[in-house]
Amino acid sequence: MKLLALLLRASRGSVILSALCGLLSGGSSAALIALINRKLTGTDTPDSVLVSSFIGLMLLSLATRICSQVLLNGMQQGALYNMRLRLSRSILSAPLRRFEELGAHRMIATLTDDIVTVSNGMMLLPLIVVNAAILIGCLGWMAWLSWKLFLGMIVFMTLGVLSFTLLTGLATGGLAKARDTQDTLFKHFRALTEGIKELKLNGNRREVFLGEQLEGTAGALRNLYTRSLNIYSASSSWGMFLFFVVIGLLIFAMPIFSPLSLAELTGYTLTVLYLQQPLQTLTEFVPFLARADVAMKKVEEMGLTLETAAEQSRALAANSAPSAFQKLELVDVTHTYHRENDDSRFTLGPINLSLAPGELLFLVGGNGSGKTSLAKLFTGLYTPESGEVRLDGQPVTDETRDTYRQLFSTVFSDFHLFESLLGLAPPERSEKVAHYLKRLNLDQKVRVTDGKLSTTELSLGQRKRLALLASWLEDRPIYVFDEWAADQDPVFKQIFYEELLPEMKRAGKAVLVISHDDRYFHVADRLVRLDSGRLVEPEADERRVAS
Ligand SMILES: Nc1ncnc2c1ncn2[C@@H]1O[C@H](COP(=O)(O)OP(=O)(O)OP(=O)(O)O)[C@@H](O)[C@H]1O
Repeated sequence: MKLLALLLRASRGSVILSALCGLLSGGSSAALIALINRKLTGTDTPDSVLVSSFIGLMLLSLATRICSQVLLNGMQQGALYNMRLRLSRSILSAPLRRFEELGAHRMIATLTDDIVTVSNGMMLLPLIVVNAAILIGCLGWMAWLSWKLFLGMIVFMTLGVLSFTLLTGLATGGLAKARDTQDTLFKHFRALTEGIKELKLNGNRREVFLGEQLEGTAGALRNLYTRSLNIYSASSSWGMFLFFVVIGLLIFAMPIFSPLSLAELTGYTLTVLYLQQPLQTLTEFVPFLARADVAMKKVEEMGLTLETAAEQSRALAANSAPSAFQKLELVDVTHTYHRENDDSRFTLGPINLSLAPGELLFLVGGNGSGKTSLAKLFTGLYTPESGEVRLDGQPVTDETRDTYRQLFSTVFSDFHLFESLLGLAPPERSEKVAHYLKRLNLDQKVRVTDGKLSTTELSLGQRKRLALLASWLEDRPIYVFDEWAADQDPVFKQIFYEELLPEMKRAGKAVLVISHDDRYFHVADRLVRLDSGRLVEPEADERRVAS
């Protein structure tokens, strides 16, 4: 079972110790049953010995049970902690393109739902160990009472377990299918939260979305889970039914074939009755464990997919980010978006382009012409399919790509604003933050305390200004702004193009500006135009304003 394998990988020694404690606990519980049986059926042992043994066994059962559970709790939480961190690291080390292909909804489903399901499954492991130990202990006691009866029990139990496994096997496929359907449901949930305005404003769209898409998927999920859980319930009830069959056979049928002593009969009946609780617990756990196993497979598959594709960059030593460059070149660089079930491919390039310190390079072109994709190649977020990126004449390789990326500070049009200014040293932050907040006209709106922004609940234009502030503070040699000014008011647009960009240029920064603002093309040192993925000559008026 994958859950157990995960725990064993995390800490083999602790698993074994915990299992031993569980076995001792189960064994002492079984011994208690044997002791009760001896007292009930009459024994020569003095009462004082029986009482002290009873107390001793109770305490042993209690201590070993707690010990087993505490050990397993620690391992379980440790394994979950490792799994969460490993998956998050894998996501960060996977190439951006692989991440985009997998889809954020799948990763969120795994990071949240699957990990919780695995966690719930693991919660049951301590109880399983203890209950299994009680079962084993009781079986041992029954074998000691009468090996003939014990053999009969084993045959019967084997048949019971086989029929139970056959039944539950029917449900497992449904669980795996349900888990795949859950990915689609997460996609709809994203659409629901991100598209709430569009859904609220259009009743027809809302009805179709709810009625056909969300309800359809949620309904399919409900049916798959209900069918599987029904099978599990039937299997569990079948197990309980077999249980009473055993008792019936013991009391009514066995005496016909071979007479049983009172000690054997009461011993067996008492033990079988006592076993009802652990057996019921174990069978009721099966669906939770099966779900946890399916979830665990998803987590492992996701981890494997991401790790196989992981970038082979050398770990970046602290403060090893390059602080300067002489020339950056794209040489015959291409990139193609390969999409499943889609023949219409978009190919960018071959692109030949360079950038030098203190240069303002404007990248223009129609929607979908490939500007953002080119910026991703430029910044090392995408790996070129062919051609190469050269930094100061040296090709950027898989090993050096992460270091290369540290040259850049960017504000993409789908930027993310962190609530804290992460990765910046406090003195550097506090000295500059107040100045930049004032410059960006945000000093009345936002305060920064210990690197934490007082709010990010701002207008889109203001949020973009905050993103610019974070980027400014990084003080990297190259800046990339993807339609940064598109959401700014005319006054701030002018400030951006005619004050901030020239200021960056004077500071020796190279800036790649993706823009549709032809009023400000004259600010550029150089302007290049993309058309359907190819660099073309700028039009005459663009050449004029940019010269
Ligand atoms: N994540 C993606 N997966 C598959 N194809 C994509 C993806 N992103 C972009 N494309 C394809 O690449 C083409 C170029 O997209 P890109 O975002 O680079 O254009 P753009 O010039 O920045 O457009 P815009 O001005 O609208 O921002 C698009 O036409 C689209 O077909």
